[in-house]
Amino acid sequence: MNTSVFEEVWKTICSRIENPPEKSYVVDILTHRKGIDKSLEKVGEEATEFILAAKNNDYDNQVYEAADLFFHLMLALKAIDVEFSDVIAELERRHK
Ligand SMILES: N=c1c2ncn([C@@H]3O[C@H](COP(=O)(O)OP(=O)(O)OP(=O)(O)O)[C@@H](O)[C@H]3O)c2ncn1[C@@H]1O[C@H](COP(=O)(O)O)[C@@H](O)[C@H]1O
Repeated sequence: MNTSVFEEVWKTICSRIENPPEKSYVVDILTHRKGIDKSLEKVGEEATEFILAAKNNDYDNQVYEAADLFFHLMLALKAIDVEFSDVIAELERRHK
């Protein structure tokens, strides 16, 4: 698997949970009182924002909302204990 910004972000997400700093968005979402529902809620919100951006003619906003959606999906994977590398492996398997 190639090193990518996705892997770097995943490593940061894992490290925030292992060594929580005082202020961290990742920790706020993944230790929320709502439990995994908080990260799932965020995926729903960000997916909606991406869809709205897709329907509007603002390329920069479409890029921004797509990045938000990818990131929050990664948080949700962490919340449900799915390894990011397994998702990459599945994409690689399909790509052959
Ligand atoms: N990629 C992100 C990232 N994207 C968004 N956010 C946070 O998510 C929140 C909402 O993001 P938005 O930009 O969507 O903010 P918004 O415009 O108010 O919200 P929307 O209306 O667009 O949903 C903000 O508090 C952002 O700081 C992120 N917070 C962290 N990361 C990554 O996670 C790493 C660890 O972050 P910390 O845990 O905060 O140290 C960082 O180094 C980044 O790589």
